[in-house]
Amino acid sequence: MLETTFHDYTFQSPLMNASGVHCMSAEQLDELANSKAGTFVTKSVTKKKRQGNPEPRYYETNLGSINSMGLPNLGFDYYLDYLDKRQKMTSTPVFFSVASMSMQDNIETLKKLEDSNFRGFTELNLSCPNVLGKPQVAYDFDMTEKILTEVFSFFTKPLGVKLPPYFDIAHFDQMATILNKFPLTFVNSINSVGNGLIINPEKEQVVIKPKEGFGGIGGQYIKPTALANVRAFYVRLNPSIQIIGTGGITSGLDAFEHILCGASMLQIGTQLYKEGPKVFARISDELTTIMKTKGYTDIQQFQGKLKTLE
Ligand SMILES: CC(C)(C)CCc1c(C(=O)O)[nH]c(=O)[nH]c1=O
Repeated sequence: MLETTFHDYTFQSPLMNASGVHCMSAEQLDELANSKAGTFVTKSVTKKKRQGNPEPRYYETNLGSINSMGLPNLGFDYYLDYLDKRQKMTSTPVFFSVASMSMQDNIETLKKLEDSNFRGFTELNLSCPNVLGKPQVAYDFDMTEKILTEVFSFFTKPLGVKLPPYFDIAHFDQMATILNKFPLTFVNSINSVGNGLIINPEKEQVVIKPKEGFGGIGGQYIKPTALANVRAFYVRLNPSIQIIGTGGITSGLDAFEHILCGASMLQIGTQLYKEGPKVFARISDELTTIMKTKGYTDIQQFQGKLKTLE
């Protein structure tokens, strides 16, 4: 019912976590593996372990969340060891997220991953900071093309990119033109909506410590932006590049909408943070019920089939 084919593998469910949520430690990753999620992605890893930003660095409201974590993670080797052990036990491919505070570090990490016996999917987080004063890599089209050219000069394993939201049709066009030049396995759209601000009006104060309270927004706040980005890339990219839909998925209905826009896999962040891994069973059941009500027996029957008003 919920099977979804992604590259050369068929997952039993399209649902998985969004990088950064419930995926820092082996214990958390084990909980994801033992949940109803189809697979999981690690927290974006950097060469060495990082503490991340001072707390509070995550805050949630009933409509979503704000975060400025600062890439806390246990370092590349920790996750590679963990996945090495897992690969000996199960054949379900998982996702290894790579980010860094510099693109050079990313290249080094990807070279180590290429030379390792990791057999899953690699998600390159392009929301990384660029040189100071310039926008993040994914908002710098020349830098994006330069990085992907270098990556694909040596990386042969299945790789996709995690993108921030775009808000201009010309940017969808420019980014899709660049992405279509590369043998990408997938594009994951979207990362949190950058540099939002949530305020506590009683205290007349921001709610997170880093960046004077500015942070990435997730949850219900961002679903319309997420759906637009999933749709925009689905209609523009080569069909060989599949779309992972991320952003604002709190229910089976939200999941259905992302698939209608063209998503093959679905990542859940804020709602997983709020509800824990049981969220995957709930959303799977809700999505299954919706499909049955509409007479669908599998996802491919409605995937990408969003209608416009003629
Ligand atoms: C924002 C970066 C720290 C450069 C990357 C890691 C990241 C973070 C984070 O670790 O703060 N939070 C997000 O919502 N998305 C991200 O991609």
